[in-house]
Amino acid sequence: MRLLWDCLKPYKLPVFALLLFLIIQSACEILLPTLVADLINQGIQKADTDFIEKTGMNMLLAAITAMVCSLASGLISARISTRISADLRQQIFFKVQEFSSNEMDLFGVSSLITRTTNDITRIQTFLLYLLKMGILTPLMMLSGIIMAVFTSGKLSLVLIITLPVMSLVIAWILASMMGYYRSMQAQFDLLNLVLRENLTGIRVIRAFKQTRHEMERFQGVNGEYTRLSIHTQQLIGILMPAVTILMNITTIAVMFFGSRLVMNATMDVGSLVAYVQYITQILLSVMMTSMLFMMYPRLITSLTRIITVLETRSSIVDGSRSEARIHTGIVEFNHVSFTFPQAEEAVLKDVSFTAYPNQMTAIIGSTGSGKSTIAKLLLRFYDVTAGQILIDGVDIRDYTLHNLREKIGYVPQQAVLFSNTIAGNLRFGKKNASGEELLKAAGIAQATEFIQAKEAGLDTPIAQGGTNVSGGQKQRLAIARAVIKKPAVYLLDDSFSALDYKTDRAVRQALKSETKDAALIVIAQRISTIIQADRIVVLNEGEVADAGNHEELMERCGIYQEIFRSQFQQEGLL
Ligand SMILES: Nc1ncnc2c1ncn2[C@@H]1O[C@H](COP(=O)(O)OP(=O)(O)OP(=O)(O)O)[C@@H](O)[C@H]1O
Repeated sequence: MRLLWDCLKPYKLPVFALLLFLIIQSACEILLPTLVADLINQGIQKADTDFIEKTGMNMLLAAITAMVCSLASGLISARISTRISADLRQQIFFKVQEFSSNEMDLFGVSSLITRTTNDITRIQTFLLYLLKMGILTPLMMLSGIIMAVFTSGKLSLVLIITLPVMSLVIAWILASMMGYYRSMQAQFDLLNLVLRENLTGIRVIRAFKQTRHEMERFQGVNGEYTRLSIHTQQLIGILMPAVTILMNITTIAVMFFGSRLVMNATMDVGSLVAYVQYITQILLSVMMTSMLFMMYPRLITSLTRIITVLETRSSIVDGSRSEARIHTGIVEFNHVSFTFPQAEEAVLKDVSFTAYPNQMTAIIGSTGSGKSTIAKLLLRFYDVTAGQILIDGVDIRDYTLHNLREKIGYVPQQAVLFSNTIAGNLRFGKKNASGEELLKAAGIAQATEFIQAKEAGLDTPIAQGGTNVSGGQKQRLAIARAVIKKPAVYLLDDSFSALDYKTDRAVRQALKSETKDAALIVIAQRISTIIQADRIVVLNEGEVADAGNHEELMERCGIYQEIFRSQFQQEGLL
């Protein structure tokens, strides 16, 4: 609840105005039964038409004032709750930007999406209700009790029995709902995950004829979510009739005892009518408050999920060093070991190598040997478990993350493009790059031809997920995006895999002349891609098996020879 309180702090003035409107509204509404009593006792029973007219006008005035205040408070509460939910969405979004891959793995993309959308909407709905009913109903209840006791102390004894019984029933039902809500939210994450996987992987699912299996998987998750929802709905279903029955019993009891008091002439008819209205207001307030409590368990679940994200600190601590000048880009892995947070075994063990500027350093190894992990560590998506990585002799943990990543031109294993134009995607590398710079970078990545073949050229839109360009085109655009940065270190993670051999060679040659002042680190599966590298680091099960140029490795490294032979025999290359 502290989070909500903190969120409300910037809205002190609107909250104050809201409070004022609600106080006036509740005062007007509580005034109405008193006016009704006067109308009956002094107007109708004494046949005083002047009094009836005057009181009628007062009642109309009170009703209109209450309505205006209700409208104003509704407007203010809607604005505050909407703004707060936008603030929270922004906080979560900004927080996630700070997360390392470790925290991303921990929460999962689906859960982060649900938290930013579903959970925040739930908080918004609660706030909307809280700001209006949460303030109004206690005011109505309190003033109703005061007026009821003031009108008839004896009749109010009925409330001493009814109110605690009602509170107990509500508390019991809400306590039972809490557990269900928690499970429902976790199940909703799962539902989101299955849906996401299905929508993004629909082609693979169809190609492998797994549609039926996926349908069954979805039905399973959806069924469990439905089961939990039905349970909570059943509890909600019990709550309302229970409260209504208690309300009706109370009204009957008041009428029963009240009519006796009227018959004994210890109470007048007008007061009894007013009393019934007070009781109705009190019990309605209890019911409204119970609605608030009904939303409370879900709110707590959602708030906890939001707070967990906001309070999670990134395991990557930002450094303080920021170097403005272009660096030489000497990259040194110094006895680096790394174990993924949830894993038991180290993925990299005592890895040491140096990549120099104006040289191509290649990393090769079988699948799963830890090649991409080297890239992730250099970019500080994760931090090393032991040893250190240096750029220009400085531990990368000492640089600010911004400065470190600015130095590196990264081309990921799976090229990711954004829904923007080709130019917009390339400018991810350099915000204010000119058209000429874009075309030059595209030229190095051998992307000019296909860009120019498009009618809109650089302004061609890229669809969501880059679905309107081929795998090879995507890779070339990703390379151009890195080239345009003119980084001190080029880091290409299996970035030629979708290119044909001719394009692969042309990109490598163009890159060689472009990367004169920079270190070029190429992670590859194909020997043909890295055969001309100045230094090839051979990884085997997370360890450096050997390092040297192609000829040296062919002479002395069994693993390299094995890779060479397998590719040569299979593909008839080289
Ligand atoms: N987030 C993660 N959590 C736990 N283990 C992981 C994670 N990511 C990768 N691994 C494991 O780390 C090992 C090395 O993975 P890495 O991606 O570096 O291999 P790779 O050599 O690049 O493989 P490939 O050539 O197939 O891309 C693998 O065994 C993989 O299962």
